[in-house]
Amino acid sequence: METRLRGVGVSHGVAIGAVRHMGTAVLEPPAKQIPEQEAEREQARARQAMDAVAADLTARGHLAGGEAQDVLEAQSLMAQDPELLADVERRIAVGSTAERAVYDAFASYRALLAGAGEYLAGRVADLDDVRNRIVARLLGVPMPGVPDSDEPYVLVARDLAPADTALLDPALVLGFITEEGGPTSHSAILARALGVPAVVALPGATELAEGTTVAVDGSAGEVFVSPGARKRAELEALAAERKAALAASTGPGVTSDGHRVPLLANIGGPSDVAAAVEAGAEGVGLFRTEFLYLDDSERAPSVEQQTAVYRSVLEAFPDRRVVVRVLDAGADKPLAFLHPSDEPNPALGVRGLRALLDRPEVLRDQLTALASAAEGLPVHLEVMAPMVADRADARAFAEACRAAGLHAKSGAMVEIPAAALRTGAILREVEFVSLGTNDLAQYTFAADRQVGAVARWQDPWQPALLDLIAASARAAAEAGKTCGVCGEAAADPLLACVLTGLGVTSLSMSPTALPYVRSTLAKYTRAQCERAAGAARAEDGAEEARRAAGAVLSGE
Ligand SMILES: C=C(OP(=O)(O)O)C(=O)O
Ligand SMILES: [Mg+2]
Repeated sequence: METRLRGVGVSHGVAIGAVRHMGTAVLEPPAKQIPEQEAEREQARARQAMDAVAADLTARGHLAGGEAQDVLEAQSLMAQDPELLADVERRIAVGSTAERAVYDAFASYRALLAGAGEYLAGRVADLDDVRNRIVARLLGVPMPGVPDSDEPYVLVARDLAPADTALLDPALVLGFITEEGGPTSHSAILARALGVPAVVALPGATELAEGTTVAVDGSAGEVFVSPGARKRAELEALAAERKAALAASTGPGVTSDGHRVPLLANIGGPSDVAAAVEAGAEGVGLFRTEFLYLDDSERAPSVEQQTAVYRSVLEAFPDRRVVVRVLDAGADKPLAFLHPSDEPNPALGVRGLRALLDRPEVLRDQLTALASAAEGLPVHLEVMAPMVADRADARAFAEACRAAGLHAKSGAMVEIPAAALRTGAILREVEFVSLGTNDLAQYTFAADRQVGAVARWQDPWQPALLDLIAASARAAAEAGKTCGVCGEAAADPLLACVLTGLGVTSLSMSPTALPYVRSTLAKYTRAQCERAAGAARAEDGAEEARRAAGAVLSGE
């Protein structure tokens, strides 16, 4: 019987195929005592296994290349971590077997990581994968991982580890379904990079029977189990229609009546540039620079290092707009050198611009690097600050930009409700605003981005969020300045139309979402987008708002 399951769609498209489960995690090795004289041999076994897994991960990285290689190399470093190895050896010295010592040592490191904010918590799946590989090796059982299959399949997993996703063959993997994970998980990022449909956070996903046919709608976040002939035909037609529309979708973002809405890319570094250019991004709407700083949490990269990285991105977009966000450390992206002390509630603490204003030399170095990176290039560089709360914040940032001799527009992210309500005041100090709807939702609904139990309020269709976006866009229009959206909301094609109707002037998203947004926007007039926005705001819930906007646009 056909059943419909609902999760979170994180990569567009439709995939229909048989379920194949990811090789599951290794069983917990029994807690056995070994005699003292065996300790040395066990320690050597553990070291060998850790080295072999590290070498294997590095080799997989070379094979995969690109963004996946960075992730796999980071995992390889985990397998060689001297502190972890010392802990493993200590445990063996007091009677543990090698596999049990690895299991326990990783468990205590895991607990540390899981409690350390979203960015590090996101690395827990990577760490678990490294542990599983080492334990499997020690036990002499097959490595957990991607199923062997010659037939295309829909991959189902609790969460996907980068070591496996990096090697997935897009010709065989029709789509992903995971039980855990969110829009920022590796599963989501890699599914988008591979261009396969994916639904994450699907309750009960791991209980789907092996071989069952499922239809994954990565745009709607739905999975149909044993879809009937009618549903299959409907989804296949939808997929074909989307594919044709996408193939025909090139050029700039524009409504059917010619209202321009530049479509820009969100990038995390130079390795994302190629995908952005290929997808026809009209520039970059959000360059998240914190990835540069996460390699070494003890110190900031030098001005020269930063300059080289920024320049390589700026060079790729001649005569285009590139909006660089200065370091957004804290909360989900903790950095030891900026956050020496613990905060009870880091999302409400010294995060983003607040941390930079406390350490002006870090901000100055970044702005100096940006100024020299842009020198002599024909690019339209714009620089914005994360977590601007009020006019004083905006002024401090604009002054720092001027002091660094930066010839670029300065801007503020609007991701705190206060900033959305008082965008007019902020725009007296800076030249543009960009709405970060991920954090704006978090702070509007007092709903932590990292907590699955409050995911309902992270839905960007929430009318209260739309109200704040409307207020901010209106203030920007009155000031004659631009107001883009660079949060995940912009990647939802229907919502992109609503945002346009609310007066947003550009949309920035992960490159793979660009063709979907471009082709949807091209179907409707600006007036239709405005009516859809009005209909959505007239509702009191996210689902109702989505439905109301959809009804207006489909002419129901
Ligand atoms: C774009 C945003 O920033 P980040 O997701 O990096 O916090 C946002 O908050 O919407
Ligand atoms: Mg943010």
